[in-house]
Amino acid sequence: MDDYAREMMDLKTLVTRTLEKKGVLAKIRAELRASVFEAIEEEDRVVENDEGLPPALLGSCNERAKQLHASPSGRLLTALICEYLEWAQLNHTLKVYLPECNLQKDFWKSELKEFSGKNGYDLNRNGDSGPLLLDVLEGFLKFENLSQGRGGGRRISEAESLSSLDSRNVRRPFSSSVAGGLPPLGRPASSQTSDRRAGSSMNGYRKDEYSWRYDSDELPEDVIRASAALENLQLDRKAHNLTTSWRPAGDGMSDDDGRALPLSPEPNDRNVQWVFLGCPGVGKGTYASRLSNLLGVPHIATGDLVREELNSSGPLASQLKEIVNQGQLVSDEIIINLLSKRLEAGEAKGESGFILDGFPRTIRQAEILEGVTDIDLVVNLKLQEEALLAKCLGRRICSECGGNYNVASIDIKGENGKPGMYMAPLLPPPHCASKLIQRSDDTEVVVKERLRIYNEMSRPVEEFYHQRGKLLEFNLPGGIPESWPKLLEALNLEDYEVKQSAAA
Ligand SMILES: Nc1ncnc2c1ncn2[C@@H]1O[C@H](COP(=O)(O)OP(=O)(O)O)[C@@H](O)[C@H]1O
Repeated sequence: MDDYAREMMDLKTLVTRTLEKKGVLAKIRAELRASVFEAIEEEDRVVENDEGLPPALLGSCNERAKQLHASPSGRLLTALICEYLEWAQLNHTLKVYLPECNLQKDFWKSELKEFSGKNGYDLNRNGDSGPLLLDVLEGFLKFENLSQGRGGGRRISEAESLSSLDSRNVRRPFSSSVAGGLPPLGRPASSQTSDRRAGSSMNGYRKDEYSWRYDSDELPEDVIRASAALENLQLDRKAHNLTTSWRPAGDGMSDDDGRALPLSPEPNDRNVQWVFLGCPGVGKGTYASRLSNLLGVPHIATGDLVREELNSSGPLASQLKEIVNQGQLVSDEIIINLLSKRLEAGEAKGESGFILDGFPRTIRQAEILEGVTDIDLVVNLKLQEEALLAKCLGRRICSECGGNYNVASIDIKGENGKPGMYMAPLLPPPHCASKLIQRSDDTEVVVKERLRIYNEMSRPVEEFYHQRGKLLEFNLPGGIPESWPKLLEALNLEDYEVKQSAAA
């Protein structure tokens, strides 16, 4: 090489380095590649139109990427990458990426549109928004932290779970923007808002198509956090070796007559973990509280927890008042937080076992409960529809001792083969009589709405437990005097009561 050639080489190297330092060369290279791809694409289109031949680039995509693009998650992934490239103004890369992936120019826009339409995510971005991929990543990392918390690595404290409740009030709902973290795919944004109360994991949920590697991917983040708190409690219980003592001994199925589910006590095991289901006014509170006295386990009524909270000066009070007075359900995460708090307080006092009344009320709540603990038995109390409204309207509570009474005298005539029913009023003792109050949600309009919501959202919970062989259907034959002995019989507890009273 002569001097001139060497000088030219040095100059070329210098220019290249300078350009590389300034990033100019990389840009030129990208531009060049993009132009080459564009030229081939253009040529492709001509060939395709003129000769009906398959385009040169189409089909060039490697097998691995092709397989991924065949799945909805793979297409969505590619669309998110494109959205990022556009956001980052990496237009040359985008021009190379799309043809190399064997995808049409605007495929990714329609893919995102379809995804947002089907899943309820509003993917509209404002000027300050980052790329969607970043939201997905942030959502994932949040979820990962939570999962680790759930997995036993890190306990989520009550303070944390409650602080999430507060932040929920100020955070933008997912449905209005994905900012703040798109949850892992498969969790519908609609569940973050009103649909959250629908309790159906089927609602807009496309787990089959957009699968993720976690079981609970349909749960909103707040619910996961709250259920993690619940699960922590459960882990503690397990550590204390408090396992089941009463469980259906047979296949657990019962018929509609409330025939006994055989229960077998298992000594040295944990106390009962029962659930009471039933329409508003059916008497869940009455019978659950009697059984709790008999079995020595706490009766935990989520309705009571909600009322305590709404009567407090806490941050949720006014929000809860409004929801309850309209007969609506409180959101899953609030309920689960209240329940976790109550269980934790009970645990600190040495309580074990429970009879839950009013929880779960949605399929989602049932799934969460099922995921964190083993419920032994679910008692579904049933009463003729016309008695329910009258019972709610006649319900009175002593403002001092909290005692529950009923001033209604219910006398339903038997007709068309249906048996009649008489329920005498349950009047308060004299010292409570002047202190009776009525629940603000026990008005005719609100009770009717509560009944409607029960049928819509809580009825499926009956089927949920029926399928798991845990449901005991119990038709109340009348008031407490007729019903209580029959219920004890159905629960195989009649002897237990006798023994308990003898021991007392
Ligand atoms: N598990 C729950 N999920 C959602 N909301 C609940 C739940 N439990 C109680 N609530 C709220 O508290 C209110 C009162 O509950 P509760 O006393 O159990 O009423 P009911 O007599 O209708 O069974 C409900 O109408 C609802 O707003």
